[in-house]
Amino acid sequence: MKIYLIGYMGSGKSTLGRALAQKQQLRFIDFDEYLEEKEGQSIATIFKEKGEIYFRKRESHYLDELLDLEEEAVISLGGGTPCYGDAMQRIKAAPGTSVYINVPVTELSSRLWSQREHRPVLNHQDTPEKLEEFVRKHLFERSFYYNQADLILRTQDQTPEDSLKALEAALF
Ligand SMILES: Nc1ncnc2c1ncn2[C@@H]1O[C@H](COP(=O)(O)OP(=O)(O)OP(=O)(O)O)[C@@H](O)[C@H]1O
Ligand SMILES: O=C(O)C1=C[C@@H](O)[C@@H](O)[C@H](O)C1
Ligand SMILES: [Mg+2]
Repeated sequence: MKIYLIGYMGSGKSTLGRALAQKQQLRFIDFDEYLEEKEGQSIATIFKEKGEIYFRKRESHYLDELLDLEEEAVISLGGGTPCYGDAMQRIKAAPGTSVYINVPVTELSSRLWSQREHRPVLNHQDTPEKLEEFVRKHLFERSFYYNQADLILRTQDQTPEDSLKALEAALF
């Protein structure tokens, strides 16, 4: 089985993907780590030195590599991976199940405020209010892609353990 987790930054793709893979004894691939390893640079440095367009091109290339992988795996994609070009169509056409981790804007924003330094898309938002406004608009634009996932997991005020149980119940 191949499982793709998609969703906004901070929605828990990496946290839940790692836990799901461990529990199901599947290989875990974190897309952002995969890309950083292949490029030999952190995403923050790539954004700074080569720019977002370069990053999006490489992101599209590595998405194809992972879609072609024949092994069973849990793959946590990057927050923007399904939202550029025809990426979401390619994800849907490939074998496997995609799951959108849907988290309310207020919860995403409060999680992301403390972690914004590591996320180049967000680090210009210098107050919690500006960050929340940015996330609200950005998520609205991206929802069109995220909502095309095979499954949608709505999580609110849950511990990662509760969300993992709900994810397993949705999948199996
Ligand atoms: N129910 C929950 N499910 C998942 N994560 C949760 C939950 N509640 C709180 N968290 C916290 O929210 C954060 C989610 O961050 P994580 O890095 O997993 O998100 P991500 O979707 O991989 O983001 P990015 O796209 O930036 O890589 C973690 O710090 C995690 O501990
Ligand atoms: O939402 C986004 O556009 C991003 C999310 C992260 O997972 C990284 O892939 C990168 O920081 C861009
Ligand atoms: Mg992640």
